[in-house]
Amino acid sequence: PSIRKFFAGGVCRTDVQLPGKVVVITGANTGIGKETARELARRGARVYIACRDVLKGESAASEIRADTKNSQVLVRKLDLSDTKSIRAFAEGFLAEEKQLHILINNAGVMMCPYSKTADGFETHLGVNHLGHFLLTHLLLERLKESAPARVVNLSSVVHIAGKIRFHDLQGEKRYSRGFAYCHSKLANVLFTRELAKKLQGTGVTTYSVHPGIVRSELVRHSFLMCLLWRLFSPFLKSAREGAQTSLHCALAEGLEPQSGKYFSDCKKAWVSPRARNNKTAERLWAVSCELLGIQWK
Ligand SMILES: NC(=O)C1=CN([C@@H]2O[C@H](COP(=O)(O)OP(=O)(O)OC[C@H]3O[C@@H](n4cnc5c(N)ncnc54)[C@H](OP(=O)(O)O)[C@@H]3O)[C@@H](O)[C@H]2O)C=CC1
Ligand SMILES: CC1=C(/C=C/C(C)=C/C=C/C(C)=C/C=O)C(C)(C)CCC1
Repeated sequence: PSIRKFFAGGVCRTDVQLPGKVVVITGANTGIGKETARELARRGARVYIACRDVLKGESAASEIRADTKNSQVLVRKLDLSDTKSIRAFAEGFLAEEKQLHILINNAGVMMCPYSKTADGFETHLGVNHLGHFLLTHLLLERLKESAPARVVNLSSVVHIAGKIRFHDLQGEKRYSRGFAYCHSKLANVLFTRELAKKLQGTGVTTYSVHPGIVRSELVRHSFLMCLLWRLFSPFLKSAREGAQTSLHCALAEGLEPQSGKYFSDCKKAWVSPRARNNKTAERLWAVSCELLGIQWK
């Protein structure tokens, strides 16, 4: 048990309850997102599961409703690989909810063969970074109106191997599916840092998260990773253990001065020099706005 406890990592210890609070969490039909949604529902929040497959979402939601006795677990369609779907989700959400207290940008893909989103973005960049960038942009006024509010972005320790290749953002000249994931996770850390700067004084704070190495469906596109995950399964975190740092960043009291920072095992953690480069963060922000055709005030 003590070895298991060691691999389980940090635990979110706050007992904050969430009656009357509204949460949106992307990709919460499975894995870390589903366990994060379950805990937030258990604490009384109204939880929107934003996912690309509504049937999978409904199955997760009914499990969570039964488990937590919270009927306010709702499913809405959101495909982050299509900006039309992101805009439709945001429009629907803004029409039905006057408040948003916690946005968890959790969905992600890893090691996909080369492909492009509906808008022509390389899939890792498009789904993991640009999709969440646009979603946050569209929901930001509601977050500000509901302040104090938080935005949690799921990144990864592998951001260390990432680089923002501005000359070839869509991986058209050179593509490695492993590195494409790392680049997108670096983008998550840089986005969080820059967003924190832009949100100063608004009451909305933001955090990026490494959840740990977690048994989930994330490895589905790589035979080797599936094999590794099976072999080392006892040493990997469960999805529930993997949800702890997201929960900590969404809930822990007194975290506001740490806005923009990167967390692992429920504590602030080291980020690579590239993830600390303000020039890169600013340029990525500008390029993301340009690619998405948005102006961020
Ligand atoms: N597992 C790990 O070891 C680690 C995970 N992370 C990060 O944690 C986050 C959660 O991953 P995890 O739970 O492990 O992975 P899973 O693959 O189990 O879950 C990923 C979720 O993202 C959803 N998703 C994928 N593409 C889209 C899309 N285009 N639109 C909307 N939703 C989409 C999936 O939906 P569907 O089920 O329909 O495919 C699924 O709900 C990711 O951001 C990942 O990068 C970071 C470090 C390590
Ligand atoms: C070498 C090695 C492992 C592989 C680690 C890998 C491959 C980590 C990948 C992390 C990812 C994909 C993070 C997602 O963001 C295991 C299985 C831990 C077991 C111990 C030996």
